[in-house]
Amino acid sequence: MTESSVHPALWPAPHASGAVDATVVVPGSKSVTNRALVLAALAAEPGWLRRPLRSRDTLLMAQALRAMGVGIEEGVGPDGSGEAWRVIPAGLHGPTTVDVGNAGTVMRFLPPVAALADGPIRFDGDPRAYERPLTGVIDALRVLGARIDDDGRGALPMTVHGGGALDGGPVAIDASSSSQFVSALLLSAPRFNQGVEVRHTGSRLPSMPHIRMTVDMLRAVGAQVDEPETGGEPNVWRVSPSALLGRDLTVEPDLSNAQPFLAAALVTGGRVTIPDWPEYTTQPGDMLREIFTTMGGSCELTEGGLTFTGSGRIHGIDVDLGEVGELTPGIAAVAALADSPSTLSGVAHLRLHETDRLAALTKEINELGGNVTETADGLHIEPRALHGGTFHTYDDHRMATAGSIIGLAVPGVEIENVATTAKTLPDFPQMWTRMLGA
Ligand SMILES: O=C(O)C1=C[C@@H](OP(=O)(O)O)[C@@H](O)[C@H](O)C1
Ligand SMILES: C=C(OP(=O)(O)O)C(=O)O
Repeated sequence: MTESSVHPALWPAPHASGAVDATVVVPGSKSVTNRALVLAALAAEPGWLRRPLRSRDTLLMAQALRAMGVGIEEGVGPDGSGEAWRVIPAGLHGPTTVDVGNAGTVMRFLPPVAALADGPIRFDGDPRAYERPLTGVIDALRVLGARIDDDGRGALPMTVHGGGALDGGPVAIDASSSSQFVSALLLSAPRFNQGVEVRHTGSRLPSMPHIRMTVDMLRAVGAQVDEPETGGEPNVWRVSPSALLGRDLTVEPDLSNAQPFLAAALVTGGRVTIPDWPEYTTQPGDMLREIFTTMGGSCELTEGGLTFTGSGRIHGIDVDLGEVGELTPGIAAVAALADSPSTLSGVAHLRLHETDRLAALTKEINELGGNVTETADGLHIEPRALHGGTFHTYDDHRMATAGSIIGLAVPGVEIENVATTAKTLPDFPQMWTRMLGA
């Protein structure tokens, strides 16, 4: 969690003068957009992606696929409504370089795609991307027939020497540090000569809803997937080789990006509606309905969306967040304002996310007067009266939104580098201010 040597501007996090009452339209899901781009690029025919998220992570994904030869054009969607990308698959070519930024989805989902390309694809990214785990993907691809040059650490930077095709077949990986290893291998597998059989051998597997999302989206484009949750062997996923369909997909709102706005209702005892909240979804953010209700609110899902209403009280929570790790910073922020202690567990792997999120949350909340302690796999939070100060974000979008949640209740909180929210929600500061002025 290195602090940036330059200190980008401090953003005074708005303090809420009363209960918020707002409707907030949240842009598309990062996880859905980046999976849909990969699947559309590997399809046998063009497809449409409506209401895609346009943020650093998804624009990097689109740019990388374009660099390998895929057509991604701006359009208005087949029925004339809404912004859309038309994705036109093509032969995948190197040589080229992929900038992954600090996007887990780009650094993990694209090496298997690059193995199918014809020519070398170099992968590079932000300094933090060099530290994030990638061995599960690199080692697996080598077993499946790919040639990869890295510096021996099993991390970025590296070059995948695409041979135009990949054998595929059975492979064992330890995905306890990231579910994205499993998703990465499954997403490209229909295009491997023998498909794939991925066997997870580690003790824990985080973020299962994101693996479910991968499986659902593969099936939606015609892939055949056997997996543990529909009667398959535990910890084993099989994808058969097949052509993929080009589809017309509308991307759901990003429910993890809805989190700070729902938290605002909880923290201020107000009410926030998120339109287009899906009735069924694999997004982990859907768990917020339960988690934030336990912490003191109530919610109603109607045709108009999800309305979350705070009760004016915030309660602590004891919860395993292993399935929904990316919600941890926002939950920790709310927990720091609660009327009782919280224990958040099951998230040791967050130490290897955009920053070491457990260390960063502990340090930043404590510097505002809080009492957070790191445990082996999470955080213990004893609420204290907090005071203003600088909230450092360590180039982590979810640190910036977590600090903003605290700022609603604590005057004088300043967020360092709020622009880091551009990773998944470039418009965050404006949306936040609008919500408070509504
Ligand atoms: O596949 C995905 O889209 C994601 C999976 C999760 O990664 P980890 O399993 O590495 O936590 C999640 O935290 C990340 O924000 C998005
Ligand atoms: C962990 C996250 O992102 P990434 O896709 O880079 O892993 C996140 O968005 O919280």
